[in-house]
Amino acid sequence: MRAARPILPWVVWGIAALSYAVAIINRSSLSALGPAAQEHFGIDATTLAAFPVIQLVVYAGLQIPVGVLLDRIGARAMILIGGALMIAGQAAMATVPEVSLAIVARVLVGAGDACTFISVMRMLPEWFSLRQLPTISQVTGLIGQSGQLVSVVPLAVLVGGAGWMGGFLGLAAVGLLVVILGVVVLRDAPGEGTLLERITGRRGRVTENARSFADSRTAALSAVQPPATEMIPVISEVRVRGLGFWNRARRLLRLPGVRLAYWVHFASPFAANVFLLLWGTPFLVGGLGLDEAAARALLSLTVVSSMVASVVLGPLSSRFIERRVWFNLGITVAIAVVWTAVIVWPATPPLALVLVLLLILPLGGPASMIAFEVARSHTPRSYAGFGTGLVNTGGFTASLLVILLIGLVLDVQGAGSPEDYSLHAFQVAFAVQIPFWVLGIVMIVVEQRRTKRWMEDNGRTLR
Ligand SMILES: N[C@@H](Cc1c[nH]cn1)C(=O)NCC(=O)O
Repeated sequence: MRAARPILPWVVWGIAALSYAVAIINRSSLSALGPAAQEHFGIDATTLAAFPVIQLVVYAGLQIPVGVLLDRIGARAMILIGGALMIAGQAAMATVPEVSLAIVARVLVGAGDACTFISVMRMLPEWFSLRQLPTISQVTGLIGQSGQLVSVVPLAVLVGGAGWMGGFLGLAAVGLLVVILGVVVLRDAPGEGTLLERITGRRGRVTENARSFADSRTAALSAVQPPATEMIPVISEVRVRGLGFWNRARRLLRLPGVRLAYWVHFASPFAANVFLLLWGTPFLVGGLGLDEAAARALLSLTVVSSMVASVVLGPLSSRFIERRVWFNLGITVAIAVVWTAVIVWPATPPLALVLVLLLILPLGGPASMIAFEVARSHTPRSYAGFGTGLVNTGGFTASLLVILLIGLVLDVQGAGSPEDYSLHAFQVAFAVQIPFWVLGIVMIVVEQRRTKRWMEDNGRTLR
C-alpha cells in the first residue's frame, strides 16, 4: 500500500512563506505612505529618502551575520526572531514622536526582515525534494513579493482610516499573529519540534510522525539523487573549534559554485529593485512626463510580469538544471539591452519601448532566485545559512550602490529635486547601471567556466 503523501511540509512551507510575505509588507510599508510620514514626523523629502536607504543598508549588512547564526540556531528560531524584531519596529514606528526614534524603529524592521528570507530558503530543502525545490522557491518568492501589493493599497487605506498609530499597530498585530502561527507550526526539519513543544517539553504526534518529501521513498523521489551538498567534501562537516569567521568565508569562497551563485544574484535583480524601491516613479513622472496615475498603472505591470516569470522559471530551472545559469544570464542581458536602448534613445523613448522595459525589468527578481539553487548545489550543508546570506548580499549591495549613485549623478547634473528633473538627466543617471551589468555578466561567464572545470576535476554532476 502506498503511504499517504505528507501534508506537514506544505503547512510548514505555508507559514514560512507567509512570514516572508509579512517581512515584505513591513519592508515596503512606507512606500505608499511618504506624504503621511512627512506630515506625521514633519520631515523633508531628503530625510524621507533616508528611510529605504538605511533599511537596505541594515538588510544587506546583516545577511552574513544572520547566515552564520542561522547555521547555529536554525531557521525556525531565526524566522521567529525576525518576526519579533519587526513587531517591535512597527510598534515603535506607531508610537515614537521623533524622526530619530523612527529611524531606530526602521533599523529594527530592517533587521527583522534580514532574518526572514534566507531562513525560509534554508528551511525548504529539509522538507522538499530536489525536483520540487526550484518551483517551491519561486512560488515562495512570488508569495513574498505579493506582500508589496498589501503595503500599497490596504495599508494606505488602514492608515487613512485608523490614523498613523492605528495603521502601524495594525501591522504589528498582523506580524504577531503570524509569529504565533510560527511558534505552533514551524519546525526546522522532520522530527524536530516546534517552539511551543520546546517550551512545554511535550512532543506531539505530528512531530513524532513527521515526514518530508525530501526523505520519503516514493517512486517519483527515488529517481532523484541525494543532494550535491552531501557530496562535496571540500569543507569538513565536522565543526572545527576556533574556526573563525574569515576562515569559514575563505573556505566557502574557494568554491567556484558559491562565487557563481553570488554573481548570479548580483547581476539580475538590482535594476528592478532600484526602479521599484525608489527611482521608478520619479523617472516615469519627472523624466517621461507621465501623470502619477499612468505611472502607477505601468508599475503594476511589473508585478504581473514578475509573477508570470516566477511560475515559468521554477519548473524550467528544475527541468533544465544544466542551463539554469543561462536562463538567468539571458534575462540579465535582456534587461541590460532594453535599459541601454532607453538610456541612449535620442528623444523621449516610444511608449512601446517603455512597456517592454517594464515587462522585462521585473524578470530580474525571479531570475535571481536561481542564485539560491546554484548556492544549494554547491554549499556544504553545515554552511548553508552562511552561503545563502552571502549570495543574498550580491543583489542587495548592487541595488544599494546603484540607488545611491543615481541620486548622486542627478545631483551633480543639478537635477536632484522634482522641479529640476529632466529626461536627459535621468538617462545619464540610469547609465550608472551599465558597469554593474558588465561586471556581473563577465563574472558569471568566468565563474560558470570555473565551476564546470571544478566539477569535472572532482567528478561531480550537477544536482
Ligand atoms: N530576488 C528576490 C526575491 C524575488 C522573487 N521574485 C521576485 N523577487 C530576493 O532575492 N529576495 C530576497 C528578499 O529578502 O526579498
